[in-house]
Amino acid sequence: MSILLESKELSKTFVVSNSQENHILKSVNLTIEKGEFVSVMGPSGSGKSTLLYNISGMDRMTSGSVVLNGQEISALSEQELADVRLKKMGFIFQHIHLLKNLNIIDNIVLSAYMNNSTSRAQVNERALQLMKRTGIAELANNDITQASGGQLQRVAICRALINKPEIVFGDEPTGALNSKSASEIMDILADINDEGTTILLVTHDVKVAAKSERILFMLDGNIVAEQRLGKYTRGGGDDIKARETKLARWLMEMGF
Ligand SMILES: Nc1ncnc2c1ncn2[C@@H]1O[C@H](COP(=O)(O)OP(=O)(O)OP(=O)(O)O)[C@@H](O)[C@H]1O
Repeated sequence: MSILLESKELSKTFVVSNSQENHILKSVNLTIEKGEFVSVMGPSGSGKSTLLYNISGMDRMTSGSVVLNGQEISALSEQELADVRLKKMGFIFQHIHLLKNLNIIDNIVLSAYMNNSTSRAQVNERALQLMKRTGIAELANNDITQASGGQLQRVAICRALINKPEIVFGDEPTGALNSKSASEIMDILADINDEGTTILLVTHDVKVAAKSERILFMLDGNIVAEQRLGKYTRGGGDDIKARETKLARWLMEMGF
């Protein structure tokens, strides 16, 4: 295994007013291997989303460094960073940011058209493949208002994967879904990870995190512990209940 993403002494301070600074990330050292599926858990306000936004270059860290596949992204200009995000990263959020004036397939292909490295015909073909994979092919030309929350999250997954990213970041990607849809979305993410895409999620949900390979526990701006469950293999006789129980026990020990 080789390292895909690494933060060193990553810190983030929000200046709230002239007299108040909030130190939210406190020298976070984190290493994600190529092909790993990692979830970040921890109490509300511990800095999980802030970590995700800063390690992915969506927000600017206050100090420290982040290296993606050998490239120091903390040193990039806004334009270079936008290019790295477009070409090398995919994002899935709880509240799906889809464009209401575009239909479903156009939402998926938009960033690939912007990327300009592949012909539109190839992009459209890849979008259709992804939609088939995630079970929404028949919705391609529908308006986004005609899809359920679970279907929209599948659209968001297709959109995140359209540029063949090296890593997909998810902030509570199943947070707005019922448990059946959440479980289906996690199975899709586990399959995508099986095919080689690295995934880093933030989640509160034990059932979600139990399908990841390694779980980090964040407390007060730093990662204080980790639990390795190993790869979750769907259909491979893997006992998901046993994984959930092991994780829940560990979280209880952490006082969560
Ligand atoms: N733009 C900002 N300006 C000031 N403070 C912020 C900003 N963004 C986040 N914070 C603060 O940083 C802290 C950590 O927030 P963050 O969203 O990273 O936590 P979290 O662990 O993801 O929480 P949750 O589980 O509730 O989503 C919170 O106290 C929050 O108020």
